[in-house]
Amino acid sequence: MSNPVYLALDVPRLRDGVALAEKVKAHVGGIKLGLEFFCAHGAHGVHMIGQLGLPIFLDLKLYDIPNTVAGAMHAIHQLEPSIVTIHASGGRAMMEDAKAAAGENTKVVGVTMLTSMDDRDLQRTGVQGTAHDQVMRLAELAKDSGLDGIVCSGHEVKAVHDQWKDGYFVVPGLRPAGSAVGDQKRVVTPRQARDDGASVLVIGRPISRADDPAEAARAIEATL
Ligand SMILES: O=c1ccn([C@@H]2O[C@H](COP(=O)(O)O)[C@@H](O)[C@H]2O)c(=O)[nH]1
Repeated sequence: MSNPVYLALDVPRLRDGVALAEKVKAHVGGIKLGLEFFCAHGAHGVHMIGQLGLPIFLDLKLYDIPNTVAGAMHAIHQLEPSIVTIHASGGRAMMEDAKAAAGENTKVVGVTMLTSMDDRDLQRTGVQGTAHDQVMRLAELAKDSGLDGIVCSGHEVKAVHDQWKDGYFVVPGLRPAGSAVGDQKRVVTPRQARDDGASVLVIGRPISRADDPAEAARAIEATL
């Protein structure tokens, strides 16, 4: 089985990102580039990281009207991402059009509810019910809209996997036992998420902020 860990490369300087990715590349299966990276370094930065030879996950969390999201998906064809995120709460038409516009080797996954939010945060946005309810509801909508899978926390991945056997499940909010949680609220260990059906394990600060990132990535890999 290939390594399911994607390193979240959330660093402001491109040269630091390249150096970090070089250090850990033997112990991860891919690199996740998010808004911080893409806003700062754009397509040039993606090409630079792509030269390491690992799959690239563009975590852009697209959320707009269907025509605009489809246009953005077309625009990133040339970057050949293995995975792209859009927000499942953008609705069925947006998800259908995003999937139709994606490159044939790109998995399109819908962000359900951010792992930095809990039940109380959700209710404050005006949505009734629990995080679990919200993730299950949006997972069903994403599936019906033809997406490849969803992004959810390790708290929900088992239940979603039970309902969507061939889905592709991206799980951030992962912390090895004893490491700082930071702004994440729905957290499990990488091993727990993998055992519960995660396809991709997104891990950032536990690796990038470790004294020895390569050793931190190696130690996580050894638990899987
Ligand atoms: O619900 C979500 C969706 C995306 N993320 C992203 O994953 C990483 C997590 O980084 P850590 O440092 O391991 O907390 C980060 O890039 C987020 O933008 C998420 O955390 N939760």
